[in-house]
Formats: sequence, C-alpha cells, structure tokens
Amino acid sequence: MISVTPNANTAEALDLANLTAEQTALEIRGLNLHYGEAQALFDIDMHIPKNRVTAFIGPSGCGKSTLLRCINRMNDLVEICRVKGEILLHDKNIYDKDVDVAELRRRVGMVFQRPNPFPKSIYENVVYGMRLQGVNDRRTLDEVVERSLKGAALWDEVKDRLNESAFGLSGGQQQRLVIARSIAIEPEVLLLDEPTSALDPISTLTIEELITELKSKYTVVIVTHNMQQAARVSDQTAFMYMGKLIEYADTNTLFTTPDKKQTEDYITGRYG
Ligand SMILES: Nc1ncnc2c1ncn2[C@@H]1O[C@H](COP(=O)(O)OP(=O)(O)OP(=O)(O)O)[C@@H](O)[C@H]1O
Repeated sequence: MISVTPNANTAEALDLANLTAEQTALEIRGLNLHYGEAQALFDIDMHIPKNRVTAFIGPSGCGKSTLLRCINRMNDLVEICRVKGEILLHDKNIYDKDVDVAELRRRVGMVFQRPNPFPKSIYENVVYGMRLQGVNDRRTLDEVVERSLKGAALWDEVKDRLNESAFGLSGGQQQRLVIARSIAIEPEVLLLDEPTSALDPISTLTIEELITELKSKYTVVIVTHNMQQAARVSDQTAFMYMGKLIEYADTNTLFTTPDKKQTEDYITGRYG
C-alpha cells in the first residue's frame, strides 16, 4: 500500500452514490465514447460533488483525459469521436442539441498539462475572456485582474509587471496565470489535466496548495498520473482501467482500503 499523507484539508467523506442535488455539481450517466471503431469509455456513471476536488487516476491510456474532456465537450473537436450518454450540469444534459458550447466552456474551464498563456501581457491574459464578453471598462477589468491573480496565488509576484509579456514568467507562474485566466470569468467547474506534470517540485507544491484553496469557490476535477498528488489534493478519487470506472470513493478510503483487487494492484504499483 502506498503511504498516504492524510490531507488536512480533505473534506469529510460523502456517500458518493447518494449525493443530494445540492451536493452535486455534475452527474455522469451511462457515458460511452468511441474514437472511430475503438471504444475508449464504457458505461461511466458517477456523481461529482460540488466544491470539492475529484481526482481521476489510472494507467496511461485508461481514458482519464478523455473523460475529463467530455465534461466541457472538448472532444467535439475530435472528428472521429462519438459520445453516448449524459453529463448533467445542474440537471441539464450538456450534450443536448440546444446547449451553447461556448457558454458551457465558460462555465466549465480547463487547464492543460503545458501552460498555454497567450502572447500578450499578463494583464491581457487575465482579462481575455472578459473582453470576449464585451467588457472593456478599465476599472472592472482592473478589479478582475487583481481578484483573479490573488485567487491564483500570483498577485504578489506580478503586481508590478502586469503589462509585461506572460512569456517572461516561469513555467509555474505561467500555469498559475492560466488558472487566473480561467477563474476570471467565474466558472463553476475547473478541469485540470495533469496541471503540474511539466513543473518543478516547488511549483507543483504551490499549485497543489492553490487547488486546495480553489475548491472553496469552484468544483475541481483533476487528472493526475501521480498517486501521491491525488492523495494530497483530492477529496474523492476515481480509479479507471481500460476505459472503465473501476472504483470511486473518498480518497483516504480508496488509497488505504480499496474495495477492488484492480485498484489495490494499481496503488501498490503492481502495474501501470
Ligand atoms: N484524439 C484521439 N483519437 C483517437 N484515439 C484517441 C484520441 N485521444 C485518446 N485516444 C485513445 O483513447 C484511449 C484513452 O486515452 P486518454 O488520453 O483518455 O487516456 P489517459 O488515461 O488520459 O492516458 P495518459 O495518462 O497517457 O494521458 C487511448 O487508447 C488513446 O489512444
């Protein structure tokens, strides 16, 4: 068994199979996904609770990123991808025909593995989404910049160089800038796809601390290769294997007393 450092910030375990509507941010129902002929997700059912951190773990190719990308319909961009099933966000299926995908992605923000700031100033990166919404009032934008950079634990480091290029920041700072850009438009859900895998250990720690703070305002879903990271930052963990959701439980339970043999084999390093 890996030794799990209990996360002091871990919220009390919830009964994940019986969440109330108030506790639920997202409900995934009967989700199946194909890339061409190859099936990548099989009958995924899960409730993702609000204002908590949910981690997806599992060996390479098990479908973690694919499942994450379903939650803001990023897979729509993959021509050969077909999705069946439902993902409910506030009781509305995000795959319904009348859903505005741009608006969905405003409500469900995403941060990728490699920091991807735009070739603009730090300030303009943060207000990018606001400008797209037609907000140009300087005072409003200034407030958004300060609030978002503080929310992303970056303000103190950049407040005197807001008009400098985002490319002058370190990798870890760039990733926090991307998080600031995501939270500037006040999403409900934040999807993080291996957000620290390109970062050094100190930046990783800073982002992990930030994730714990972010959950007070947002529902966070994180894909990580790093089991210790899942144990440190998440409240509940989903273990996936070959496109299937094998076990989903509160993080401490999953890492200390898993129910399924496959989960145990994975967390003890027998495969993956
Ligand atoms: N755009 C795509 N086109 C075709 N097949 C894809 C595409 N993206 C992913 N797949 C396939 O879907 C399966 C799941 O991939 P996915 O990237 O979701 O796994 P993962 O668990 O996130 O892996 P990793 O940890 O290596 O990132 C794999 O077999 C992969 O090859």
